[in-house]
Amino acid sequence: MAGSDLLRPDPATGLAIVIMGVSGCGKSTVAAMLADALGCGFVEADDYHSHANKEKMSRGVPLTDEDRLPWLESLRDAIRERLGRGEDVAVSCSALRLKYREVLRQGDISYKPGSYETCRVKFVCLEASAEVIAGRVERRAAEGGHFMPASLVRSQLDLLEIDAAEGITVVDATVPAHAIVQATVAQFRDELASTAC
Ligand SMILES: Nc1ncnc2c1ncn2[C@@H]1O[C@H](COP(=O)(O)OP(=O)(O)OP(=O)(O)O)[C@@H](O)[C@H]1O
Ligand SMILES: O=C(O)[C@H](O)[C@@H](O)[C@H](O)[C@H](O)CO
Repeated sequence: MAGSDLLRPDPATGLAIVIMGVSGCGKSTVAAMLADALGCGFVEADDYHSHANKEKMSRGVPLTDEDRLPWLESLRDAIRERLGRGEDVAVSCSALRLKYREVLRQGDISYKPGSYETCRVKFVCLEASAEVIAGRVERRAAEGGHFMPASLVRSQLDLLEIDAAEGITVVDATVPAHAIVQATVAQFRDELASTAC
């Protein structure tokens, strides 16, 4: 093996890239485009919520940590399955708190708590002002296309926490989605199993 190859992580092991942030920041839009660009699977966290969780949110009641745990565990398992096959996967999930992300990081069976850099589950956080987010969620709710009411945006913003030690890339959510995808692919290119880009 050439010296430079020794420095590169094994690309055959796959990478999970979780596009995270509050409701309406653009996670689903960006993660779906990222999956397309990489030619890999897409896990949409909203599809993994129980009926009870969705019903609760649609009544304007924020989920509790207890409500979220089984949901996060099912997402962890979905990530684990794909990484276990050596595939990349793009995930759209709010992942607002460090302890939620720690559940998702366990999708990498080798993950040791706190070893963020070597973990095969990476996070990119989309960030925008409360006004931009509220505008997007209101517009979407008015069009009747989504269960998440604008009244829950405040609770989402209040819960969002990132520990600087995690090294999470925070991206301006108001730039065009394709540019966010391009920058994300460039950031993780050396660690991806995908050769599509
Ligand atoms: N980069 C962007 N620039 C402008 N508008 C965007 C961008 N990304 C997404 N949007 C728009 O913002 C709205 C919310 O996007 P999206 O549904 O992807 O967000 P989300 O974070 O997945 O929301 P939720 O978590 O509530 O499902 C949509 O109407 C979408 O078209
Ligand atoms: O943790 C949460 O409160 C939920 O995941 C929400 O963030 C919604 O799922 C999503 O944002 C709406 O689509």
